[in-house]
Formats: sequence, structure tokens, C-alpha cells
Amino acid sequence: MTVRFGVIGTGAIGQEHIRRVEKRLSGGKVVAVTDISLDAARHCIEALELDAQLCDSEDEILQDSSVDAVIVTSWGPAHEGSVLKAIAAGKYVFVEKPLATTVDGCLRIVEAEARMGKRLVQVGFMRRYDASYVTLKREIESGRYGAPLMVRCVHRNACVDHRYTTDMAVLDTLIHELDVTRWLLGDDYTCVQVLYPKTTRHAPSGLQDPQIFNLVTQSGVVITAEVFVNCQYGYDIQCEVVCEDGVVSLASPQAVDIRHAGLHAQPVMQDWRFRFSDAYDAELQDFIDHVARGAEPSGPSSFDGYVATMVGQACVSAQGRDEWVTISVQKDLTIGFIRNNGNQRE
Ligand SMILES: NC(=O)C1=CN([C@@H]2O[C@H](COP(=O)(O)OP(=O)(O)OC[C@H]3O[C@@H](n4cnc5c(N)ncnc54)[C@H](O)[C@@H]3O)[C@@H](O)[C@H]2O)C=CC1
Ligand SMILES: O=C1[C@@H](O)[C@H](O)[C@@H](O)[C@H](O)[C@H]1O
Repeated sequence: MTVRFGVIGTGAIGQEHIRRVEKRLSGGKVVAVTDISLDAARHCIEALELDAQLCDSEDEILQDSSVDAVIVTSWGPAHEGSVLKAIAAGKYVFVEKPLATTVDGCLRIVEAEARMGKRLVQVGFMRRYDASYVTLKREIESGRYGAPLMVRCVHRNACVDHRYTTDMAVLDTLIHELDVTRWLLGDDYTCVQVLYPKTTRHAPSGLQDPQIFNLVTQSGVVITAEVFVNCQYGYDIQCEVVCEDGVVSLASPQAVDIRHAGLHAQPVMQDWRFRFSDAYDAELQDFIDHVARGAEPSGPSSFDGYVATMVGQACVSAQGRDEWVTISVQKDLTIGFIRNNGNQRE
């Protein structure tokens, strides 16, 4: 069966996902698109030469019985409403991170899905599909290096625009580390502290950049994550796991190694589009494959989305304070269904 998609939000990653469904992946087709800016949606249809209907609203997409699944790629604060409506309409939904920008919003989604009695939602935490992260997890789980003790993460973007605010360093950027490190270690966070180094002159006015997040897990692993979104030189994602008997790190994603003009160098990618291109392909293909055979998605679940936003909110509340903030994930029976059925990709 071909999965017929409706897309809500035709901005940067919306267009990326539409292009991959149409041109690179198999088993999916975009049949309807909308955006709060209808001009943006119209332009997307024209620019990508889509054979898709321009819909006036998300409601029109969700009421359309020819749409099997939706891709939600609008701004974060709009995600909750679209996902809840999609669940109510019984549609599968691939939603970009964050699942919702508030903890209560995430819980409403988790509970709505639990009431349906089946998983419908997959969250776009694509790093779980990145070959280098997958290998890193496999190596850690082999036990060959002993128990993980410390993790050092770096998340650098070349630059951001004036709309990027200090809390977005958490809910827009660090949220990837919050999800992937929990997945890598199979461990939950207990507390967080945020340090503010000197701010770069390249940061838009009022933005604290860079920021350092120190997190501790239940088993006592200490994670240090740097977020620096105006580093100028490119898009740089690093992760090093220090274990009792060895150190395992993400491999460089570069395909070339250059010796030139007295230098031995590797180019640095400039954007998430390139660094995680294969991972975005893999996550969406996995979603399509499950939906096409009527199976529940098995990628990052709404519970994972809830945990990431919940931990993210604790990080936000620790920003600008010189103290540790406690984190406790709610794991009651209401959401046990999703937790137990949707937490693992294997
Ligand atoms: N997984 C990843 O690595 C990435 C994830 N993202 C996530 O994807 C989402 C979108 O980000 P971008 O594409 O960069 O933003 P963008 O600003 O380029 O595009 C967002 C689009 O959504 C539309 N929109 C906003 N509210 C809407 C609503 N209520 N209904 C319909 N359309 C609406 C806007 O008009 C805009 O066209 C964000 O949640 C972001 O965090 C973005 C980039 C990379
Ligand atoms: O999700 C993403 C963006 O929304 C975010 O703004 C960037 O900081 C991240 O690197 C990218 O992966």
C-alpha cells in the first residue's frame, strides 16, 4: 500500500521531508499540504512540482479520508493541537520535535494515544537512526568497555537568527541530546545544572550563547552538553562516552580527508540538512514501512517526546540559576501503555 501523506507546515524541514517522501523514499506520496501561510504552501507545491492538493487548513487535511498519515512540521507551539486532532481522526502522525512545547501538552498527547489503544505517533528524534549513533549504542551495550561513567556532548550551529531565544537552546537544540543520550545509556536523568560562559559577540542581542548543561542520571553518569549556536564555522555534533575500560565516540561523518597547501583537513558540514540527511531518510522510511503494513510505528514514541520536553523544562528552569534542579519523570499507569509499547525501536 502507498501511504498517502498530508503535510502541515511547509517551511524548511517540511519541504525537506516532502522532497524525501517524493523523491528518495519508497511507499509514500504527498497528497495534501497546508501551512498557516497559504502562500508558503502554494509556493511549496509549485517549487517541488507536487501533485498534491492545497488545503486551507489542517482540519481539511485531517477530515480527508484519502489521507492515511500526517507529517507535522509547523512551529513547535502548534504541534500539540495538530497531533491531538490527528489522533482523534485515527491518523498516523510523524511530528517533528518537540512533540509539544509544554509538559501538560505532551501528557495530553500520550494519554490521547493510550485511549486509542494503539501507537499512532512517531517523534522526529532522527539521531536514533543515525549510523554513527547506532554504532555507538551497539558498542556501549557490548559491555566491552565496561560501564559508562561520563558523556561529553557538543551541539554547535554556525549561526541563528534574531528569533532564537535563550530557552530555545534547550527546547529546540539541546532536546536532541536529551533524547539521544537517554536512549544511548538506557538511563533517566535525575538533575541538571546550567552554566553560562561569556557570551559570544556573534549572538543576537539578549541571547545567552554558548550554554553548558550538566546532567546526572539515575545510575550516576554525568553528562556535559555544550550548546553553541553561533559558532560561525559550521554544524558540529560530537558525542564521547567515557567508560570504565575505554572511550567510544561518534565517528566523523565526513567522506573526504584533504591534504592541501600545508594542511591536513576535513570539511565541516554547514547544516543539519546535510549532517543528518541519511538519518531523516531512515526515520521516515521506517515510519512509512510500518504504516504501510498497518503496524504501529516503532520509532521514538510520544512517551519519549514527553520525557524530552519534561527534562527540557527542568533545564529551562535551571537556566540563569547557579543551582541544581531535580528532574522526576512521571511513569504512572495511565501512560504505562505507551511506555511499555513504544519506548524501544528494536
Ligand atoms: N529534527 C531536526 O533536526 C529538525 C527539526 N526541526 C523542527 O521542525 C519544526 C519546523 O522547523 P522549521 O522547518 O525549521 O521552521 P520554519 O519556520 O522554516 O517552518 C515552519 C512552517 O510552519 C508554518 N506554521 C506555523 N504554524 C503553523 C500552523 N499552526 N499550521 C500550519 N503551519 C504552520 C510556518 O508558516 C512555516 O512555514 C520545528 O518544530 C523544529 O524544531 C527543524 C529543523 C531540524
Ligand atoms: O532540530 C534542529 C533545529 O530545529 C535546531 O534549531 C538546531 O539547533 C538543531 O541542530 C537542528 O537539528
